[in-house]
Amino acid sequence: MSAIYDNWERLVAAVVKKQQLWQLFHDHSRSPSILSESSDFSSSFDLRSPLHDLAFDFARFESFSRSQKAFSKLVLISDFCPVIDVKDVYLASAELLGRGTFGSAYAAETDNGVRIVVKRLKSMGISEEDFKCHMDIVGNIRHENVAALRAYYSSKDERLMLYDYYSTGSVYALLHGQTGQTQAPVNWETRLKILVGAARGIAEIHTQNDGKLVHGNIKTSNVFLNHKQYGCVSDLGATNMIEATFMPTAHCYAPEVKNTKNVSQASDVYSFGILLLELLTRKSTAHVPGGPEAVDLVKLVHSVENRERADKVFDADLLKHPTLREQMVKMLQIGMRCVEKSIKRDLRCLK
Ligand SMILES: Nc1ncnc2c1ncn2[C@@H]1O[C@H](COP(=O)(O)OP(=O)(O)OP(=O)(O)O)[C@@H](O)[C@H]1O
Repeated sequence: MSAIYDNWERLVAAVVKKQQLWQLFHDHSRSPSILSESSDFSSSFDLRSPLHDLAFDFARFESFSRSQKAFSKLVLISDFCPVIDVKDVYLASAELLGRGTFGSAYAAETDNGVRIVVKRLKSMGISEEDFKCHMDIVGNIRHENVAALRAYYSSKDERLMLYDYYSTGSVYALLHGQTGQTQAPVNWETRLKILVGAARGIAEIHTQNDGKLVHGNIKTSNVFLNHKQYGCVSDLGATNMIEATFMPTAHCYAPEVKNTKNVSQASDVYSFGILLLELLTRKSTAHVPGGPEAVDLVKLVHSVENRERADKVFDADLLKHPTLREQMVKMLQIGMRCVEKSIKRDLRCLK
Protein backbone atom coordinates (compact mmCIF):
# COMPACT_ATOMS: atom_id res chain seq x y z
CA MET A 1 0.00 0.00 0.00
CA SER A 2 2.77 2.39 0.82
CA ALA A 3 4.10 2.15 -2.73
CA ILE A 4 0.63 2.95 -4.00
CA TYR A 5 0.26 6.01 -1.83
CA ASP A 6 3.74 7.07 -2.73
CA ASN A 7 2.48 7.23 -6.32
CA TRP A 8 -0.47 9.29 -5.25
CA GLU A 9 1.69 11.75 -3.36
CA ARG A 10 3.81 12.17 -6.41
CA LEU A 11 0.80 13.02 -8.48
CA VAL A 12 -0.36 15.54 -5.92
CA ALA A 13 3.14 16.96 -5.80
CA ALA A 14 3.18 17.11 -9.56
CA VAL A 15 -0.19 18.71 -9.91
CA VAL A 16 -1.68 20.25 -6.83
CA LYS A 17 1.51 21.47 -5.25
CA LYS A 18 2.56 22.69 -8.65
CA GLN A 19 5.87 20.95 -8.79
CA GLN A 20 7.15 18.82 -11.67
CA LEU A 21 4.24 18.88 -14.10
CA TRP A 22 3.20 22.38 -13.11
CA GLN A 23 6.81 23.46 -13.26
CA LEU A 24 7.08 22.00 -16.71
CA PHE A 25 3.97 23.85 -17.64
CA HIS A 26 5.41 27.17 -16.54
CA ASP A 27 8.84 26.47 -17.98
CA HIS A 28 7.26 26.17 -21.37
CA SER A 29 8.30 29.62 -22.42
CA ARG A 30 7.23 29.03 -25.99
CA SER A 31 3.60 29.02 -24.92
CA PRO A 32 2.77 32.51 -23.76
CA SER A 33 -0.93 31.85 -24.13
CA ILE A 34 -0.75 29.26 -21.36
CA LEU A 35 1.44 31.36 -19.17
CA SER A 36 -0.81 34.35 -19.42
CA GLU A 37 -3.71 32.42 -17.93
CA SER A 38 -4.45 32.41 -14.25
CA SER A 39 -2.82 29.52 -12.42
CA ASP A 40 -5.79 29.45 -10.08
CA PHE A 41 -8.54 28.08 -12.26
CA SER A 42 -11.36 28.78 -9.86
CA SER A 43 -10.50 32.43 -9.27
CA SER A 44 -11.64 33.55 -12.70
CA PHE A 45 -14.55 31.18 -12.98
CA ASP A 46 -17.68 31.32 -10.93
CA LEU A 47 -18.45 27.65 -10.71
CA ARG A 48 -21.82 28.22 -9.10
CA SER A 49 -23.15 30.73 -11.56
CA PRO A 50 -26.26 29.77 -13.53
CA LEU A 51 -25.60 28.31 -16.93
CA HIS A 52 -27.24 30.89 -19.14
CA ASP A 53 -26.08 29.22 -22.31
CA LEU A 54 -28.16 26.17 -21.51
CA ALA A 55 -31.62 27.61 -21.76
CA PHE A 56 -33.97 24.67 -21.76
CA ASP A 57 -37.72 24.82 -21.63
CA PHE A 58 -39.00 23.28 -18.44
CA ALA A 59 -42.63 23.44 -19.44
CA ARG A 60 -42.13 20.92 -22.19
CA PHE A 61 -41.44 18.26 -19.63
CA GLU A 62 -44.89 18.55 -18.26
CA SER A 63 -46.50 18.36 -21.67
CA PHE A 64 -44.56 15.40 -22.90
CA SER A 65 -47.26 12.83 -22.48
CA ARG A 66 -45.48 9.65 -23.48
CA SER A 67 -42.73 10.04 -20.96
CA GLN A 68 -44.37 12.32 -18.51
CA LYS A 69 -44.68 9.61 -15.96
CA ALA A 70 -41.20 8.34 -16.60
CA PHE A 71 -39.64 11.77 -16.38
CA SER A 72 -41.61 12.92 -13.42
CA LYS A 73 -38.74 11.80 -11.26
CA LEU A 74 -35.97 13.41 -13.29
CA VAL A 75 -33.82 15.13 -10.73
CA LEU A 76 -32.13 18.34 -11.73
CA ILE A 77 -28.96 19.37 -10.02
CA SER A 78 -29.54 22.54 -8.03
CA ASP A 79 -27.59 25.02 -10.17
CA PHE A 80 -29.10 23.69 -13.37
CA CYS A 81 -32.04 26.10 -13.51
CA PRO A 82 -33.22 25.40 -17.02
CA VAL A 83 -34.71 22.11 -17.90
CA ILE A 84 -33.89 19.39 -20.30
CA ASP A 85 -36.19 17.56 -22.60
CA VAL A 86 -34.74 14.12 -23.11
CA LYS A 87 -37.68 12.75 -25.05
CA ASP A 88 -35.43 12.32 -28.07
CA VAL A 89 -33.72 9.46 -26.32
CA TYR A 90 -36.95 7.53 -26.16
CA LEU A 91 -38.13 8.65 -29.56
CA ALA A 92 -34.89 7.28 -31.03
CA SER A 93 -34.01 10.56 -32.69
CA ALA A 94 -31.08 10.94 -30.36
CA GLU A 95 -27.68 10.11 -31.78
CA LEU A 96 -25.99 7.06 -30.32
CA LEU A 97 -22.44 8.14 -29.45
CA GLY A 98 -21.31 4.70 -28.44
CA ARG A 99 -21.71 1.77 -26.14
CA GLY A 100 -19.25 1.44 -23.31
CA THR A 101 -18.60 -0.81 -20.35
CA PHE A 102 -21.50 0.57 -18.35
CA GLY A 103 -24.13 1.36 -20.93
CA SER A 104 -24.83 3.59 -23.88
CA ALA A 105 -24.22 7.29 -24.45
CA TYR A 106 -26.58 9.39 -26.57
CA ALA A 107 -26.39 12.97 -27.70
CA ALA A 108 -29.85 14.51 -27.52
CA GLU A 109 -30.68 17.91 -28.88
CA THR A 110 -33.31 20.21 -27.49
CA ASP A 111 -35.53 22.38 -29.65
CA ASN A 112 -33.38 25.40 -28.94
CA GLY A 113 -30.32 23.56 -30.18
CA VAL A 114 -28.61 22.70 -26.91
CA ARG A 115 -26.98 19.30 -26.90
CA ILE A 116 -26.79 17.15 -23.84
CA VAL A 117 -25.39 13.67 -23.31
CA VAL A 118 -27.62 11.03 -21.83
CA LYS A 119 -25.89 8.04 -20.32
CA ARG A 120 -28.10 5.03 -19.94
CA LEU A 121 -26.77 2.48 -17.50
CA LYS A 122 -27.06 -1.06 -18.73
CA SER A 123 -27.12 -2.73 -15.37
CA MET A 124 -29.77 -2.38 -12.72
CA GLY A 125 -27.44 -3.86 -10.15
CA ILE A 126 -27.73 -0.85 -7.87
CA SER A 127 -30.72 0.06 -5.74
CA GLU A 128 -32.55 3.32 -6.45
CA GLU A 129 -31.51 4.53 -3.05
CA ASP A 130 -27.80 3.86 -3.61
CA PHE A 131 -28.01 5.34 -7.10
CA LYS A 132 -29.53 8.56 -5.78
CA CYS A 133 -27.06 8.72 -2.95
CA HIS A 134 -24.19 8.42 -5.41
CA MET A 135 -25.74 10.92 -7.80
CA ASP A 136 -25.94 13.42 -4.94
CA ILE A 137 -22.20 13.07 -4.38
CA VAL A 138 -21.33 13.32 -8.06
CA GLY A 139 -23.86 16.09 -8.71
CA ASN A 140 -22.30 18.17 -6.01
CA ILE A 141 -19.00 18.48 -7.85
CA ARG A 142 -18.60 21.72 -9.71
CA HIS A 143 -15.08 22.07 -11.01
CA GLU A 144 -13.72 23.34 -14.25
CA ASN A 145 -11.95 20.06 -14.92
CA VAL A 146 -14.77 17.68 -14.05
CA ALA A 147 -17.70 17.24 -16.46
CA ALA A 148 -20.81 18.32 -14.56
CA LEU A 149 -23.66 15.95 -13.93
CA ARG A 150 -26.72 18.04 -14.79
CA ALA A 151 -29.57 15.73 -13.97
CA TYR A 152 -30.39 12.12 -13.34
CA TYR A 153 -33.33 9.83 -13.48
CA SER A 154 -34.08 6.61 -11.72
CA SER A 155 -37.03 4.24 -11.95
CA LYS A 156 -37.66 0.56 -11.42
CA ASP A 157 -36.07 -0.31 -14.75
CA GLU A 158 -34.10 2.70 -15.88
CA ARG A 159 -31.14 4.75 -14.70
CA LEU A 160 -30.12 7.83 -16.69
CA MET A 161 -27.42 10.43 -16.13
CA LEU A 162 -27.35 13.70 -18.06
CA TYR A 163 -24.09 15.50 -18.75
CA ASP A 164 -22.94 18.45 -20.82
CA TYR A 165 -22.12 17.57 -24.41
CA TYR A 166 -18.52 18.22 -25.46
CA SER A 167 -18.63 19.10 -29.11
CA THR A 168 -14.85 18.94 -29.57
CA GLY A 169 -14.92 15.21 -28.89
CA SER A 170 -12.85 13.14 -26.53
CA VAL A 171 -9.08 13.02 -26.22
CA TYR A 172 -9.32 9.55 -27.75
CA ALA A 173 -10.91 11.05 -30.88
CA LEU A 174 -8.34 13.85 -30.92
CA LEU A 175 -5.40 11.44 -30.79
CA HIS A 176 -6.65 8.47 -32.73
CA GLY A 177 -9.62 9.71 -34.78
CA GLN A 178 -11.23 7.40 -37.25
CA THR A 179 -9.43 4.62 -39.07
CA GLY A 180 -8.14 5.68 -42.45
CA GLN A 181 -8.16 9.37 -41.61
CA THR A 182 -4.93 11.30 -41.56
CA GLN A 183 -4.14 12.25 -38.00
CA ALA A 184 -4.09 15.98 -37.47
CA PRO A 185 -1.07 17.16 -35.47
CA VAL A 186 -1.69 17.76 -31.78
CA ASN A 187 0.75 20.29 -30.43
CA TRP A 188 2.62 20.14 -27.14
CA GLU A 189 0.66 22.96 -25.56
CA THR A 190 -2.62 21.15 -26.21
CA ARG A 191 -1.25 17.94 -24.68
CA LEU A 192 0.02 19.76 -21.60
CA LYS A 193 -3.28 21.51 -21.09
CA ILE A 194 -5.15 18.21 -21.34
CA LEU A 195 -2.88 16.65 -18.73
CA VAL A 196 -2.90 19.54 -16.30
CA GLY A 197 -6.68 19.78 -16.52
CA ALA A 198 -7.22 16.03 -16.13
CA ALA A 199 -4.86 15.87 -13.14
CA ARG A 200 -6.66 18.75 -11.45
CA GLY A 201 -10.02 17.13 -12.13
CA ILE A 202 -8.87 13.82 -10.66
CA ALA A 203 -7.38 15.59 -7.63
CA GLU A 204 -10.75 17.33 -7.10
CA ILE A 205 -12.69 14.07 -7.39
CA HIS A 206 -10.42 12.50 -4.79
CA THR A 207 -11.28 15.22 -2.27
CA GLN A 208 -15.01 14.37 -2.48
CA ASN A 209 -17.04 12.09 -0.21
CA ASP A 210 -14.67 12.68 2.69
CA GLY A 211 -11.70 12.10 0.42
CA LYS A 212 -12.88 8.64 -0.60
CA LEU A 213 -14.32 9.17 -4.05
CA VAL A 214 -12.74 7.24 -6.92
CA HIS A 215 -13.23 7.88 -10.62
CA GLY A 216 -12.30 4.37 -11.65
CA ASN A 217 -12.38 4.80 -15.41
CA ILE A 218 -9.79 7.39 -16.43
CA LYS A 219 -9.01 6.95 -20.09
CA THR A 220 -8.84 9.04 -23.23
CA SER A 221 -12.48 8.45 -24.23
CA ASN A 222 -13.55 9.87 -20.87
CA VAL A 223 -11.48 13.04 -21.03
CA PHE A 224 -12.72 16.06 -22.99
CA LEU A 225 -11.54 19.59 -23.60
CA ASN A 226 -13.26 22.30 -21.58
CA HIS A 227 -13.94 25.81 -22.84
CA LYS A 228 -10.34 26.80 -22.11
CA GLN A 229 -9.05 23.70 -23.87
CA TYR A 230 -7.89 22.08 -20.65
CA GLY A 231 -8.62 18.45 -19.89
CA CYS A 232 -11.98 17.78 -18.28
CA VAL A 233 -12.70 14.39 -16.73
CA SER A 234 -16.08 12.86 -17.49
CA ASP A 235 -18.06 9.70 -16.79
CA LEU A 236 -17.64 9.86 -13.06
CA GLY A 237 -19.98 7.59 -11.25
CA ALA A 238 -20.54 4.44 -13.21
CA THR A 239 -17.63 2.46 -11.80
CA ASN A 240 -18.77 3.21 -8.29
CA MET A 241 -22.23 1.86 -8.95
CA ILE A 242 -22.03 -1.05 -11.31
CA GLU A 243 -20.10 -4.24 -11.03
CA ALA A 244 -18.39 -4.80 -14.35
CA THR A 245 -15.34 -6.60 -15.62
CA PHE A 246 -12.84 -4.68 -17.70
CA MET A 247 -11.54 -6.10 -20.95
CA PRO A 248 -8.15 -7.68 -20.25
CA THR A 249 -6.86 -6.03 -23.43
CA ALA A 250 -7.66 -2.53 -22.11
CA HIS A 251 -4.25 -1.34 -20.92
CA CYS A 252 -5.52 1.82 -19.26
CA TYR A 253 -6.29 0.10 -15.95
CA ALA A 254 -3.83 -0.81 -13.19
CA PRO A 255 -2.81 -4.47 -13.17
CA GLU A 256 -4.72 -5.16 -9.95
CA VAL A 257 -7.93 -3.82 -11.50
CA LYS A 258 -9.87 -6.68 -13.03
CA ASN A 259 -13.29 -5.27 -12.31
CA THR A 260 -14.92 -2.25 -10.77
CA LYS A 261 -14.57 -3.69 -7.27
CA ASN A 262 -10.80 -3.27 -7.47
CA VAL A 263 -10.66 0.39 -8.42
CA SER A 264 -9.09 2.87 -6.01
CA GLN A 265 -7.63 6.35 -5.96
CA ALA A 266 -4.26 4.69 -6.52
CA SER A 267 -5.56 2.97 -9.66
CA ASP A 268 -6.80 6.39 -10.85
CA VAL A 269 -3.21 7.60 -10.54
CA TYR A 270 -2.08 4.64 -12.60
CA SER A 271 -4.67 5.40 -15.28
CA PHE A 272 -3.62 9.06 -15.26
CA GLY A 273 -0.07 7.84 -15.94
CA ILE A 274 -1.38 5.85 -18.90
CA LEU A 275 -3.27 8.91 -20.16
CA LEU A 276 -0.02 10.85 -19.98
CA LEU A 277 1.89 8.14 -21.84
CA GLU A 278 -0.86 7.98 -24.46
CA LEU A 279 -0.50 11.72 -25.04
CA LEU A 280 3.27 11.35 -25.35
CA THR A 281 3.24 8.37 -27.67
CA ARG A 282 -0.08 8.81 -29.45
CA LYS A 283 -0.66 5.09 -29.18
CA SER A 284 -4.04 3.81 -28.09
CA THR A 285 -4.33 1.70 -24.94
CA ALA A 286 -7.85 0.43 -25.54
CA HIS A 287 -9.28 -1.05 -28.70
CA VAL A 288 -12.36 0.66 -30.03
CA PRO A 289 -14.11 -0.94 -33.05
CA GLY A 290 -12.68 0.71 -36.16
CA GLY A 291 -9.81 2.21 -34.17
CA PRO A 292 -6.16 1.25 -33.79
CA GLU A 293 -5.06 -1.83 -31.88
CA ALA A 294 -4.43 -1.42 -28.18
CA VAL A 295 -0.80 -1.09 -27.10
CA ASP A 296 0.57 -1.98 -23.66
CA LEU A 297 2.32 1.33 -23.03
CA VAL A 298 3.84 0.24 -19.74
CA LYS A 299 5.59 -2.57 -21.57
CA LEU A 300 6.61 -0.14 -24.30
CA VAL A 301 8.15 2.43 -21.97
CA HIS A 302 9.71 -0.39 -19.99
CA SER A 303 11.72 -1.15 -23.09
CA VAL A 304 13.35 2.29 -22.85
CA GLU A 305 16.72 1.75 -21.26
CA ASN A 306 18.08 5.25 -21.25
CA ARG A 307 17.01 8.73 -22.17
CA GLU A 308 18.60 8.53 -25.62
CA ARG A 309 16.34 5.63 -26.50
CA ALA A 310 13.26 7.48 -25.23
CA ASP A 311 12.77 8.77 -28.78
CA LYS A 312 11.64 5.30 -29.70
CA VAL A 313 8.36 5.83 -27.87
CA PHE A 314 7.57 9.51 -28.44
CA ASP A 315 5.04 10.59 -31.04
CA ALA A 316 7.06 11.38 -34.17
CA ASP A 317 5.21 14.70 -34.53
CA LEU A 318 6.61 15.90 -31.21
CA LEU A 319 10.12 14.85 -32.14
CA LYS A 320 10.04 17.39 -34.96
CA HIS A 321 10.56 20.00 -32.23
CA PRO A 322 13.94 19.22 -30.61
CA THR A 323 13.48 22.01 -28.04
CA LEU A 324 10.63 20.01 -26.51
CA ARG A 325 12.64 16.88 -25.99
CA GLU A 326 13.83 17.69 -22.47
CA GLN A 327 10.26 18.36 -21.36
CA MET A 328 9.05 15.19 -23.03
CA VAL A 329 11.62 13.15 -21.12
CA LYS A 330 10.51 14.80 -17.86
CA MET A 331 6.93 14.06 -18.70
CA LEU A 332 7.79 10.46 -19.47
CA GLN A 333 9.37 10.21 -16.03
CA ILE A 334 6.19 11.48 -14.37
CA GLY A 335 4.11 8.98 -16.34
CA MET A 336 6.44 6.15 -15.37
CA ARG A 337 6.19 7.12 -11.73
CA CYS A 338 2.42 6.97 -11.86
CA VAL A 339 2.55 3.42 -13.23
CA GLU A 340 5.77 2.35 -11.58
CA LYS A 341 4.28 -0.31 -9.36
CA SER A 342 4.35 -2.55 -12.39
CA ILE A 343 7.63 -1.19 -13.70
CA LYS A 344 10.31 -2.95 -11.76
CA ARG A 345 13.27 -1.12 -13.16
CA ASP A 346 14.99 1.82 -11.61
CA LEU A 347 13.83 5.17 -12.95
CA ARG A 348 17.19 6.70 -12.18
CA CYS A 349 18.43 5.32 -15.48
CA LEU A 350 16.40 8.04 -17.15
CA LYS A 351 17.97 10.83 -15.17
N1 LIG B 1 -20.25 14.31 -22.48
C1 LIG B 1 -19.86 13.81 -23.66
N2 LIG B 1 -19.72 14.63 -24.74
C2 LIG B 1 -19.35 14.13 -25.94
N3 LIG B 1 -19.08 12.81 -26.17
C3 LIG B 1 -19.22 11.95 -25.13
C4 LIG B 1 -19.60 12.41 -23.83
N4 LIG B 1 -19.63 11.34 -23.00
C5 LIG B 1 -19.26 10.28 -23.74
N5 LIG B 1 -19.02 10.63 -25.01
C6 LIG B 1 -18.56 9.74 -26.08
O1 LIG B 1 -19.56 8.73 -26.26
C7 LIG B 1 -18.93 7.48 -26.54
C8 LIG B 1 -19.48 6.43 -25.58
O2 LIG B 1 -19.12 6.83 -24.26
P1 LIG B 1 -19.23 5.84 -23.03
O3 LIG B 1 -18.74 6.58 -21.84
O4 LIG B 1 -20.58 5.25 -22.98
O5 LIG B 1 -18.23 4.66 -23.39
P2 LIG B 1 -16.65 4.64 -23.41
O6 LIG B 1 -16.07 5.91 -22.92
O7 LIG B 1 -16.26 4.21 -24.78
O8 LIG B 1 -16.36 3.45 -22.41
P3 LIG B 1 -16.70 3.38 -20.83
O9 LIG B 1 -18.10 2.91 -20.67
O10 LIG B 1 -15.72 2.39 -20.31
O11 LIG B 1 -16.52 4.76 -20.27
C9 LIG B 1 -17.43 7.69 -26.42
O12 LIG B 1 -16.88 7.89 -27.70
C10 LIG B 1 -17.31 8.97 -25.63
O13 LIG B 1 -16.12 9.67 -25.92
